[in-house]
Order: sequence, then structure tokens, then C-alpha cells
Amino acid sequence: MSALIDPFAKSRLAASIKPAVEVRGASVVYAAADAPVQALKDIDLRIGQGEFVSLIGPSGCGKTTLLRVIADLESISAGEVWVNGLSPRDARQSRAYGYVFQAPALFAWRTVLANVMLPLRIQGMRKEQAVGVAREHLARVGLAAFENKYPWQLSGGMQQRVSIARALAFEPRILMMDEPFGALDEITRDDLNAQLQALWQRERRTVVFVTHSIAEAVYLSTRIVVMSPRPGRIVEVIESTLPDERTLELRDTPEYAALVQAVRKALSDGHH
Ligand SMILES: Nc1ncnc2c1ncn2[C@@H]1O[C@H](COP(=O)(O)OP(=O)(O)OP(=O)(O)O)[C@@H](O)[C@H]1O
Repeated sequence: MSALIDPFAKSRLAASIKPAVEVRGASVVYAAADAPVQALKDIDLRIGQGEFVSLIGPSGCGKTTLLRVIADLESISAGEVWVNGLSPRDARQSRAYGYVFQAPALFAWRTVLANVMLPLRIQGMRKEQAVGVAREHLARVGLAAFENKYPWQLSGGMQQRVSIARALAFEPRILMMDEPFGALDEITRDDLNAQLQALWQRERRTVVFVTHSIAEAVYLSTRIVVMSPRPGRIVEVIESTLPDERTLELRDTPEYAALVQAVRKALSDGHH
């Protein structure tokens, strides 16, 4: 049968791609002074290479915990986690992750260029090479002209772009983003969403993205993981029907509205 008319060709291809992240039956219980807190319960999630996956759910449902478990910043109480076929610890040691937090976390006394260079230098890269790599990544987020500024001389949105350049500079295979645009105004957020989408288009890196915004999740993701209130469980995984190439105008289409509706419904189902 020709591949062109083989109805299962696409799903077979997807199944053959080695997963970037595999979480099986994972639970996290935090020890607390009064009673233990079950943050995650029985999470099963497989993320393919090059996917853009958002985690969305009510405050305190364990989104950050799940991101931290994948990135080896938190350990699981039960289950298994594999990243590129390695344990999260081995993946971290092989520098699989780039991490972008809600606050830009830049060093105020270092220039923009020096901030982006820092992890490269810690990794042992020669200074001249680190300058070149840092400049290249600053250019990709549109900040080439700002390399000699200090973080406090930049707007919040520009600072967050510096953090993204820093996370991408050592070419991580997986970009972990924990509400990176949550503290920004809506216009800046739209702008950075469009830039991040274009960046993902170009590089097709695996992204795991935590957000509270349904609009942001639908605009950016290839799949949206909807979580329930604590203990966090996966209520539904919604596959995007939008084309890979997206512009902000796409948000006015019926397909976009239908996805927003589906996420809203899953969030509400998770509460019951
Ligand atoms: N170190 C810790 N010790 C005890 N409890 C914790 C710890 N870290 C998180 N928790 C609790 O675990 C639950 C999940 O927290 P987490 O930060 O993962 O949720 P979240 O979905 O990212 O929340 P938000 O959207 O508000 O950022 C919360 O109830 C939180 O209070």
C-alpha cells in the first residue's frame, strides 16, 4: 500500500518517534508539618520530540511540581520518569534542559550579554566562543542592540526574552517554561507568544509550558494537558487541530474558539 493512502502512516510515524518525556504512574507527596500534601496522583504522560505541550489547571494543582519532576528538581514518591530514555538526573547531567521561570532571574550587576554567557562559561566554554553563541541567541530574540545594557534598563518583556535566550544558548533538547509570561501585560504577552511560536517553528525543540491562560495554551500548543485541582491528576489531553504555523489572527477562527471551549470544559469537568 502506498504511504500516501495508508491511513495509519501518520500514527505509526508518531509512535516510532522516541519520546522526549515519559511519565508513568507518577505521584508526589510533600512532607508537611501537619499532614502530607499529595501534589500529584498517578500521572501518565508521554511527550514526543518536538512537541509543544502546555500544562494548565487551577492554582495549586501541581503544574510546577510536574515540571520540576521532569527536570529533576523534585523527586517522585511513586512511578517512573524518563527523559530521552534517561533518568531525569542523567538527563540533567547531560544538559537536556533549559528552564525559564516566571521571574526573569537575571543578575542585576551583569550586562545582558554577560547574563546569557554565564551558563556557557560555567559549562567550560571559552570566552570568545561564549560571546559568539550568546550574541547569536540574543539576536534570535530581537535583543542584539541591547547586549551592553543591564537588566534594570530593560522592560519586563525584554528581560524575559533575555532569560529565553539564556535558556536556549546551550541548546537544550527540552525547554521547560514555568508561566514565563504570567507577570506581563497582555500586549507584551501577545507579542512574546508570537515570538515564542515563531521560535518553536524554526527550531522544533520540545517545549513543556505551564500556564494559567487558556488563550495562551491554545495559541502555542500542539497538545494541552488539563489538570484537576489537588491532588493533581490529568483530566484530559487535548490535541490541537490548528496548523503548526500560527499568527495571532488565528485566534479569531472557529477552530481556535472550539479549542478554547474544549479546554474550558475539561477544566470545569476536573472540578467535579
Ligand atoms: N515544597 C513543598 N512542600 C509542601 N507542599 C508543597 C511544596 N511545593 C508545593 N507544595 C504544594 O503542592 C501543591 C502543588 O503545588 P504547585 O506549585 O506544583 O502547583 P501549581 O499548579 O504550579 O500552582 P500555581 O498555579 O499556583 O503556581 C500545592 O498545594 C502546594 O501548596
